[in-house]
Amino acid sequence: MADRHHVREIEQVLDGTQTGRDGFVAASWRRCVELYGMDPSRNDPAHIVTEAELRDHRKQAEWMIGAARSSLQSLFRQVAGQNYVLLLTDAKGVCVDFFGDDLFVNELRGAGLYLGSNWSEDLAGTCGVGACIVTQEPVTVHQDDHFGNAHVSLSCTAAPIFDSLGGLAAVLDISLLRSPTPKRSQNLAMSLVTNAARRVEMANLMAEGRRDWILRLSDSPEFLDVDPEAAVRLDGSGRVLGYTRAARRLFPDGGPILGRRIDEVLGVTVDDLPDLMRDRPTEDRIVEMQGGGALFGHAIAPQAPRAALRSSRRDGPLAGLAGDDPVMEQLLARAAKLARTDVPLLIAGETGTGKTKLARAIHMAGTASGFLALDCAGLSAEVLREACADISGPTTLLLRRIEDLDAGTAAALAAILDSHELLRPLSTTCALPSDQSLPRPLFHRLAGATLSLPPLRQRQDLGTLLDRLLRRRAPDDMRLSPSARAALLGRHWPGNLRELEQVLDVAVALCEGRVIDQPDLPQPVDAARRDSEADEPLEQVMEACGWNMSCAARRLGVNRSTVLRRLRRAGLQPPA
Ligand SMILES: Nc1ncnc2c1ncn2[C@@H]1O[C@H](COP(=O)(O)OP(=O)(O)OP(=O)(O)O)[C@@H](O)[C@H]1O
Repeated sequence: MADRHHVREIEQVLDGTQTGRDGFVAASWRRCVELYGMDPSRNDPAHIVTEAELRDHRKQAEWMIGAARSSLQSLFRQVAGQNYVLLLTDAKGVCVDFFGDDLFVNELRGAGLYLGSNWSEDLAGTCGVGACIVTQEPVTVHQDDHFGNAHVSLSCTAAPIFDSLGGLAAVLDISLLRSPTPKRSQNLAMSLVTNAARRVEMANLMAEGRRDWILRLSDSPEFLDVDPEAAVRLDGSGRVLGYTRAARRLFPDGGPILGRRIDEVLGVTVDDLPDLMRDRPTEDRIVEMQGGGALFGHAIAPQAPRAALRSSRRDGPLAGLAGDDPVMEQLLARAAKLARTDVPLLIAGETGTGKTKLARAIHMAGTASGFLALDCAGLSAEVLREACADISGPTTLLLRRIEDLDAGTAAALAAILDSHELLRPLSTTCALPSDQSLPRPLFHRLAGATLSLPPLRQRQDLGTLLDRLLRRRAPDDMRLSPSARAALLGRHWPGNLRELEQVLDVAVALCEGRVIDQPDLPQPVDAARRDSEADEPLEQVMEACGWNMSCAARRLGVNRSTVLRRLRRAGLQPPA
């Protein structure tokens, strides 16, 4: 039977009488009667969606269920033995994940504290999940705060979980079938549930943002690295790409947050983020707020794309020669197969593209035990014969720059190859394979297959190579500022990997602190050539880059949006 006092109090509240209820509860009661046409004297049971509907809701919320699971599990462990039930509902109020004591399953199911129950306010009346969805704030709806008579024994505390774009994604609810009378008995539940919701948002932002800067913030240095309060995800120019709910307080004007620059509200630009990384003591990582006050910051640098990790895991000595570049991926896959044969290989490419390095890696991945490397420039027939005199057993003969071989040495080489069956030549050349001046029969003996290395300006893994080469020559904590990195990514690199290595050697030597900035970088050696190449017809550039925007931007020395603008102006489109 309906509780008369409860019904009377609802009537009083609707008449405008203050009965001491929380304002959000009174507002919800009003909506229940005036908006949803509900009757508090009815004893409506919990609303449970069908199996098929539940499957749909769970499917849509799959990512959130995954992100929240470990937080829910640890929260459930914290309240174990106290008869609490945890519900994760989607933004519509349908319970998509559930943790409760198996002993009370039937009772919980009857009370709607189970998978598939729908706690939206228009169906269930005033309740924790429903009020949380409407107010978008953490709430406790305790006992007769509930509108429907069926729920007045429950105590429900719920906190909203927002996605990184600021939209409500889910509600985390902790409920008791029976609770002590005072509402304040649920203050601890409130603190547990809001902290758990914050951690779910954090985990979600971190998982989404591996390729962007993440700035985590805390009021206290002790919690900064382990349990920060708020976080934002930033692009290379310091604009907000995503945020956790608590980061809203950084933007007190209440306007939209996405796309805003972080230096509007904090005394840091994206160039300062390397100073806020974990290698500095937490107490030193102070971030001034533009409106006064300060926080502690923990910046996490963009990580290499997963595909790059995958490619670098390729087995053997060929591993690590490239990052995430499709042309290099294919080339290294071919090289790995050919390495195990005795087919003579010609490795072609501009100067400094890594031909010699690739040839050595192929030798190491092959079966030959002997290795002999010779530079063809100035190589006499006599020196060649002498060097090959002692060869016994399978041997790799690395001939660098075969285009420099003179006619006499070429003839001697042909004779040596005839007499040494176990000699496998690997030759490098900066000339096009079709431009070789070598006698045709010798050329065919040297070029059983050709591997053409792309110039660095056409590679899409320049960022990965930058990081790898920097790590090899500088202490672990030395980094490039975002603007220095952007400047390097925009260079033309006529000297290819050799030039890149030299630029980094200079930068590391000139850099005073731990962050290499633009003034530490040597001027591009070939600026003039780059200017003239900028006149290269746009269509030609796009074709050379396989219509890859980043590659074209690098080649032209402009950013991607400029390439897009020029394409639009020229009316060009990628081939279908
Ligand atoms: N995949 C790579 N990753 C990192 N560094 C590389 C890579 N390939 C080459 N390098 C470095 O670049 C420099 C030039 O490489 P290498 O001598 O193999 O180029 P090359 O094409 O044979 O040059 P050249 O045509 O002038 O003889 C070397 O110092 C080498 O260590």
